[in-house]
Amino acid sequence: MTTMIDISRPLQTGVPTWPGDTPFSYEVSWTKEQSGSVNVGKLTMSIHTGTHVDAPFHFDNEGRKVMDLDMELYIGPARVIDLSGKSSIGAEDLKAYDIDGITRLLIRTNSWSNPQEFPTEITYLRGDVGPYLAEKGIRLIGVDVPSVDPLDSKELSAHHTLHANDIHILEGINLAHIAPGDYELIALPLPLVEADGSPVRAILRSLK
Ligand SMILES: Nc1ccccc1C(=O)C[C@H](N)C(=O)O
Ligand SMILES: [Zn+2]
Ligand SMILES: [Zn+2]
Repeated sequence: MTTMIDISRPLQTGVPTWPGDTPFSYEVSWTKEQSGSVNVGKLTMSIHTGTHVDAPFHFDNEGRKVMDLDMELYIGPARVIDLSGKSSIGAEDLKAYDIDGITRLLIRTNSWSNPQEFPTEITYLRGDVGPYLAEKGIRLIGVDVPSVDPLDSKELSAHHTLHANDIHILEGINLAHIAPGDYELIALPLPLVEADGSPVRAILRSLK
């Protein structure tokens, strides 16, 4: 039997959001009493809240929208590696890990220590990761922080180098309870035709 492990961050009132961005809100906008039959919910949120994927349109006006992304990359074998305790991660840091023959790589940085608050500093990826990961055949990268770049970055070098190397970005996964190793990842974006990204329900399944 395969075990399913949730690596999504719960979406609820007060969930940390990017400073200045739209706060998360869920409300029943039409109650069962009002409609006579059902409770109907209304959701307001920034797409970059909790566990989500970025579409290239997020940082490139000409980039693809979420509907145009390669859906098969969000389902399949993935390797979790632990790189806790680093302020940033570049090709040099990744050389210590066996990531050959892997399409999906999830990096545990453990640098978002209080999930109740938006972090002030995170482990970020350096600009040389794009070509290095592409050379290894990686097509999707997942991180346990709100961004692959430093929080105050305007150039977004990691986003751009990943995109330039055709590597899809999954952000804000929760890997605190995950042991490094191989799993099956499922983290499907919603079919949002115009969007710059999408929240996802991300899970890992053990391969045994
Ligand atoms: N929501 C924001 C508001 C302002 C400035 C950046 C963001 C981001 O979301 C950037 C981050 N790299 C992200 O993809 O989640
Ligand atoms: Zn994002
Ligand atoms: Zn991002």
